[in-house]
Amino acid sequence: MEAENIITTEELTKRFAGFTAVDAISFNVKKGEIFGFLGANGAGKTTAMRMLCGLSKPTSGKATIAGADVYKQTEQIKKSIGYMSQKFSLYEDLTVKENIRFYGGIYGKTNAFIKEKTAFLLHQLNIENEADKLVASLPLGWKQKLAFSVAIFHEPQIVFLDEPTGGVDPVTRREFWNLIYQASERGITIFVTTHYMDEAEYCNRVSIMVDGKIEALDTPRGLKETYNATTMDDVFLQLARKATRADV
Ligand SMILES: Nc1ncnc2c1ncn2[C@@H]1O[C@H](COP(=O)(O)OP(=O)(O)OP(=O)(O)O)[C@@H](O)[C@H]1O
Repeated sequence: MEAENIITTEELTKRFAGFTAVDAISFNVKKGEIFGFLGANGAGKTTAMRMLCGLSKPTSGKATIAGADVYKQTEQIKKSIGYMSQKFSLYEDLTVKENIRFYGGIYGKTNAFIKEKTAFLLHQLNIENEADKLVASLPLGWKQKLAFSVAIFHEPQIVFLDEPTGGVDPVTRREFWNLIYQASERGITIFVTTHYMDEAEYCNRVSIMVDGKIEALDTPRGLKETYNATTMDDVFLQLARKATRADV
């Protein structure tokens, strides 16, 4: 049996003062998928993702998450999703433990749940010794892993990650992806934007946006076959070259 769709979009569009940032995109993401959302700078990824999270209202079109309308059933949506933005939302002047507790509180979790989950997280991230340190003092890679962990603290059905691994070395990025796989194995659907093509290879399916439209969507292997390419880098370059707008 084919997995059910956890995200559906129909002609989802966002215009800013006459400029169409996201242009009638229609696609589905299956439950449990690791879905890569690629595109050159300015292609419209963040704008599309913000609409999917309910943070930005579309000009037209429709999106559902786990069957709920993103703009009409907002309470249900909040419980179903986690979000980690590029400028992730940890509080630098709070400790690691305080940050975890804060996010647990936002999602209305009980003290017992927060306590147990905090211990699990600190152990999983191997930062037990840093629990009482200010987040500001942590290396970027650790902050990213912590931000991801708090984004899925409430065990959402889906987590949106906007360039979660920017600016860190390949080993740290690989460690981050291990966390992604662990979350995916627990049944959390992953929706991730990245500029790193090795990360695109780790995804089950990848879409590539060009000038606000979804130009291609398939498995990494399928994309390489279609574009007669040996690497995702090559696929990406072939498509990104078509772009007429650039935001660099
Ligand atoms: N609030 C806004 N007002 C006007 N234009 C905007 C706004 N937000 C985004 N844009 C424009 O919409 C286009 C798409 O931007 P978006 O940030 O979604 O791209 P992106 O694919 O996420 O790029 P990047 O990889 O650089 O993050 C860009 O040209 C951007 O300048």
